[in-house]
Amino acid sequence: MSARSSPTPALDRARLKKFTASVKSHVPCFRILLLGGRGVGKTALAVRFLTKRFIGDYDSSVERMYQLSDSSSGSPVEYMVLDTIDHELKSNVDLKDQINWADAFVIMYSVTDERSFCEVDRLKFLISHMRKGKSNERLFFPDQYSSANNSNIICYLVGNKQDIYGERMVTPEQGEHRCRTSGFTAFYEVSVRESAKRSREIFFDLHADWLELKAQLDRKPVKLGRSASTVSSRPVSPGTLLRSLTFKRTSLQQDSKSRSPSPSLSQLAPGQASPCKFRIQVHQHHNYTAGASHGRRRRLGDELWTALSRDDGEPLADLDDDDKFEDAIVSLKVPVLNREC
Ligand SMILES: Nc1nc2c(ncn2[C@@H]2O[C@H](COP(=O)(O)OP(=O)(O)OP(=O)(O)O)[C@@H](O)[C@H]2O)c(=O)[nH]1
Repeated sequence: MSARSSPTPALDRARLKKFTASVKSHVPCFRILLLGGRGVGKTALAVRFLTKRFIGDYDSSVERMYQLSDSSSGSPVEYMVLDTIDHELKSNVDLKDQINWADAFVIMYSVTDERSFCEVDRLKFLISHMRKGKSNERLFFPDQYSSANNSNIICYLVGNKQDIYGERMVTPEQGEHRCRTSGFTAFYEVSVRESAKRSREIFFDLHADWLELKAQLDRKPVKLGRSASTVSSRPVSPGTLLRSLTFKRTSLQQDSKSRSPSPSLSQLAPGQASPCKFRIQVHQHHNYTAGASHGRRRRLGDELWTALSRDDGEPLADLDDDDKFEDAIVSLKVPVLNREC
């Protein structure tokens, strides 16, 4: 892994192009734009990602491009993280160029600063607005990756300063709610000061989400993760995902060696109720789990949970153990009621 950072007073279109051109052409480049109110911890997050360290005091008068070469996911990628200054201090043209430059976005707020939380919606709106239908204005990326709608924008909402207990003004529930209602891709609450791992996970997850989106748009197979094999890149809805899972019928008394052959979901008759427990395994080769971090596996769990709920909201599955999502293989025990589940 190699890292470097370059300060510059204003990263306008020309400078962005120069930076992008400086990356070796054979290394895929992943461009992230960090946005958020003043003092929320943008620089701290970028520095954490780059150096794993938390310094404490950062120069907020310059925009800085952070670059990190990483191969931990199996193939090399050059992360370019643009840490912006307060967007009210710069021209709309510069902001628009930066938004069009980026592949993915992180909008930050501080849980101790309600104003920064209010700012989040405005920034999200700006991104959606400036990217919408403007494919020919993308600076460095082919048109098909332009954002015709929110689902084509990878944008994380990140609440920071979780460690400051006494001064909290925004709850995690408010953050989650904002994530859902404002069309963010994911929500994280972190303390950049306390956890390098959680802070860095944001960037790796962002990249994995970006690869997934790119693969969906390309309709080409994509290789993901250290141990991943080539996977289908078609958009995977929770329902499709569920149907593609391998069901392993397990009796709780049986040990793993004496398990009966795995029936697929389609082998069950419609409406057939089964009192058996089924263990669903989402194998490593599935793009949802390949190299996935805790945050992504949790989201997979949420999606599965939704898919496993009936229309009337009654769950079909009992989540066996929430901690299972820590594992590389996600496991749920499900009583299969019919093939529609
Ligand atoms: N307690 C605590 N302080 C933090 C955390 N992250 C950042 N800070 C502090 O918050 C202050 C602002 O952090 P910066 O990283 O400069 O924030 P910024 O968003 O880049 O600020 P501007 O560039 O001015 O917009 C610094 O004093 C950091 O030490 C955190 O997780 N917990």
